[in-house]
This record gives sequence, C-alpha cells and structure tokens, in this order.
Amino acid sequence: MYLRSLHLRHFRNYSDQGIQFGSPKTILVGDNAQGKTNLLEAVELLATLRSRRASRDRELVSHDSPQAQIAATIERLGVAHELVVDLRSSGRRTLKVNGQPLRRQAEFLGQVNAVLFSSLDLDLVRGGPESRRNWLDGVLIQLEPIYTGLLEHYRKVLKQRNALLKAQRDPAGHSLTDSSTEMAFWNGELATAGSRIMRRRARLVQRLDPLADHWHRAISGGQETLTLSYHPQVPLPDPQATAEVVQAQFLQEIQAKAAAELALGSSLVGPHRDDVEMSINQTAARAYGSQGQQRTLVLALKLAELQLIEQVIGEPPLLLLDDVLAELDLHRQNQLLDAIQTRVQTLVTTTHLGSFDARWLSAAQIVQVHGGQLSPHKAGFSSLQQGSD
Ligand SMILES: Nc1ncnc2c1ncn2[C@@H]1O[C@H](COP(=O)(O)OP(=O)(O)OP(=O)(O)O)[C@@H](O)[C@H]1O
Repeated sequence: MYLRSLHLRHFRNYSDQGIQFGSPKTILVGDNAQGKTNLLEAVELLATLRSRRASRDRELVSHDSPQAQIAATIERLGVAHELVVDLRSSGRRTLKVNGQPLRRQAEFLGQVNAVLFSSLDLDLVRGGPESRRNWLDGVLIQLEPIYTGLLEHYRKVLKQRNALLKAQRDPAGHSLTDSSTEMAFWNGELATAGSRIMRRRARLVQRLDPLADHWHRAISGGQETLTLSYHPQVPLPDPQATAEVVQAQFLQEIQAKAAAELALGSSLVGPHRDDVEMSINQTAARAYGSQGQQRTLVLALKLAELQLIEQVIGEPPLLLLDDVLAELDLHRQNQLLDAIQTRVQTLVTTTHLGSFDARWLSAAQIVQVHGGQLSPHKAGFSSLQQGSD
C-alpha cells in the first residue's frame, strides 16, 4: 500500500497541515518537540486506531479545539481510497472511507497497515510483559481486524469477573454460595473469550519466530540465534490446539488458582497476564543483551513483523521509524535498507541528517518540521500543501 497524502487538522500541535508523499522514503527532520512523532502517531492511528502514547483522544486533540481530524489518501492494489478519522475530546470517533461513515472499527482497520519502530520498542526487550502483549495485539489487529472486538469483549468480561471476585471478598457483598453460579458463568465467558486471544497470539508467535530468527542472524553476521516463545498463564499443548482443548485447560487453571484469586480479588488466569520470551543464543535477551544486541533484536522483530504483514496482506505495510535510524550503525542501516529497498514506503524522523547513510538521503523527500508546520527542507525536494478547508 502507498500513503499518498495526509492532512491533519487540530491534531496535537498541527492546526492545519497537509503533506503529499512523493517518494517511497520521507525524512521528517526537526528539533525536539516540533511535531515529528505526532505525524507518525497520526499514521499509526490510521493503521490500528490506537496510539501507544495516548490513552484518551483528549490528548490527541489540540488543546484549543474540541475536535481533530486525520484525513489521508491511500492506494491499495492500485485503487485510491479516502480515509477520515474525526477525533473528539469527548472520546467519540467518526470513521469514514470514501465519504461513507462506518459503524464498526473493524471495517476501518485493515485499510492502512504499518509497522512502527520507535525508541519505545526497546521496552520489548527491557520492559514488562505488557509491552510485549501490546506488540502482539497491534500486529494481530492489522492481520485480522475483528481481533479488536475480541480484545474489547475480553476486557469487559475480565472487568465483570474481577468485580465479582472483589464482591466475594467483601463481607457486605455477595456471599460465596449466592455468586457461585454467577462465577461459573463468568469463568466460562473468560475461558471462551480468553482462548480466542491466546490461540491467535500463540499462532502469531509461532509464525514470527523463524522470521525474526532469520533477520537476527543476518544482522548479527550469523553469530546469534533468536528464539521467541509464547508464555501464556494456561499451559497450551501446542499453538494449533483446538478452541475446546484451550478452553478446558483454561477452566482447569482457574480451578487451580481459585483460592489465590479470591484472596487477591482479581483474575490470575488469562491472556491479560501473557508474556513472550525472547532469547539470544538460548539466554534470556533481557539478561544477556548489550544495548547493541537489544537494538539488533528489536530491528529483527520489526522486520519479521513487516514480512509477516506483507505475506498475509499481499502488499508491504508502511514502515514508520521514529528517531531510531540514526541510532543504528551504518551496517544495520544498510541491512534495513536492503530489506525494504524501494518496495516499502518509509517515513523516518530525525533531529539531524548527519548520521544518515548517503543511500538513505539520496532518494528521500526531506521535510522540515517546526512548531507543527511542515516545509520543504533545503537539502531535499518535497511537495507540501498548506491546509485549506
Ligand atoms: N494535544 C496537543 N495540543 C497541542 N500541542 C500538543 C498536543 N500534544 C502534544 N503537543 C505538542 O507537540 C509537541 C511534541 O511533538 P512530538 O512528540 O511530535 O515531538 P518530536 O518532534 O517528535 O520531538 P522529539 O524528537 O523530542 O521526539 C510538543 O510541543 C507538545 O507540546
């Protein structure tokens, strides 16, 4: 797919700015806090309807406006589509494709596919399990848009079950006998909803593992192997296990942890506690990895993600590199360049052009970002349009 143009209105620090992407590579250059990441965040929203930096739409809307708009023209399999996301401080969103309002998020998801690589991704190695779960979910949403509904449903069930567990602990709340039928119901709901997520995550990790290993070996010059393995709370016989088998295991595990759950007043079993283990040469990457190895690992994960999305969707996704390229040495920059060539449209942010390999600079559209304004950079060509309503 190709992102032809993007127009931001009252989004973060952009009041009204448009950009047309005239080259497969765009470099956004500017000082800190000028709006480079904000622009990539808008593209991330088009792909996943989520932002890693904002938990509420209020944060995405300019401080002086009640609503924001992200409008884009994309080309998929040679056909142009107009996408519009209206965001409101109140949280209500309107999604449109080719002028038609959509009722469901899943109908919008899948229009844009993107792989985002930012310094936050180092958390995939160093951080807690939540960042790894979010990563898997972000990929799954793009591969299978209905996954967003499965996640939402699971969250609701989990919330209800946790409320019930808390009430059971509370002497003024339900008695154990009164709620045991209700608890059995929520156990079943949790097992059904949770198994759907776990089976998808398990299959995803199984598919990403050989791809990530391939890239990690290539970037490390054949010195290191990388292994990814899925670690759910419920022991899975294998990633291809049927839904019934996973649900039965899930319910067994709930029984085993029943006393502990009651004591804590929260659910201890389910995909909300999943993790993915990452090992370099059979040693946990977190313990082993130098900064350089961790960067290699994350780059390998991102290239694996890109390759898998391309295999499944049939077209390469966009690659968004937020302030990470200059951090890679020239060898890794070139590995990346060889992997993506001109097939993959890439948007790169940086504070300085100096550390870029000449191969990156030569064919790129270079755009200056300053105080939420986009303008052609003197070192490159660019076609920009000032916003007009
Ligand atoms: N809702 C908002 N309304 C107005 N301005 C905002 C809003 N959210 C963020 N900003 C502004 O956007 C700017 C941050 O931009 P951004 O995160 O894109 O930085 P950047 O150019 O990528 O810089 P860095 O290199 O530091 O990452 C800050 O000036 C911040 O005040």
